[in-house]
Amino acid sequence: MVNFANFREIGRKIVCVGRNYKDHAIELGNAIPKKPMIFLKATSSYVADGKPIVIPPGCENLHQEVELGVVISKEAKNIQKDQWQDYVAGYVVALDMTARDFQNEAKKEGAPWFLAKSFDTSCPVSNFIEKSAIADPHNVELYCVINGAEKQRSKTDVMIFDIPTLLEYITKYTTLAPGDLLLTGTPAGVCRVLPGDVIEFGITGIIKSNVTVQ
Ligand SMILES: CC(=O)CC(=O)C(=O)O
Ligand SMILES: [Mg+2]
Repeated sequence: MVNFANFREIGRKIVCVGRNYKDHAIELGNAIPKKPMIFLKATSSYVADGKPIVIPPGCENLHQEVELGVVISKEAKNIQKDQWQDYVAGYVVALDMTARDFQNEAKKEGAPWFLAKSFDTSCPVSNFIEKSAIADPHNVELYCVINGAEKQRSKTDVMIFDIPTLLEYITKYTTLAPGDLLLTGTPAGVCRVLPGDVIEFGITGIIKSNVTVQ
């Protein structure tokens, strides 16, 4: 019996979706995607419990991105949309920490986003949320508050690509494994974080978590 509360130790990859909220694509001047835009974070990005986010060397514009995460329950390849629920063990709320200056430089050069997205501590996550605690993951509210000031708040019903569509698309190309995490993209309100900031992130009425920036 797999204990999914330990998904960080079990999973092999963190698959992320970019530009999945129209308002966020617009705030960064990006086109609205016609198909899911996928990238990877290494599992070494997870922040250990009680530890801070460490700004990567040379980064001068680190952003937070609050996102709904889906923890995968079993090996998943070529999932059909109507079977998606069978592959969900539960959920988390996460921060897809992004070195925006590194990302902008990479975009200009047509280079990979790896260092912008996958530096150590770039993925703080909440505790595991049992699947039964979220009746419909497309009908929850994500939020992020920094030093008491609200920065992000959005319902997940405005995601461009819903979870069944994402799982069908991703598993055409790559096999997901138990404990893998799918991050479903961020809504508008990303901003620069600084040393000493306290970031609270959560799903209204379901879970909250916090992390500091060192
Ligand atoms: C522009 C981005 O960093 C894409 C991303 O991660 C997102 O959530 O959107
Ligand atoms: Mg993101």
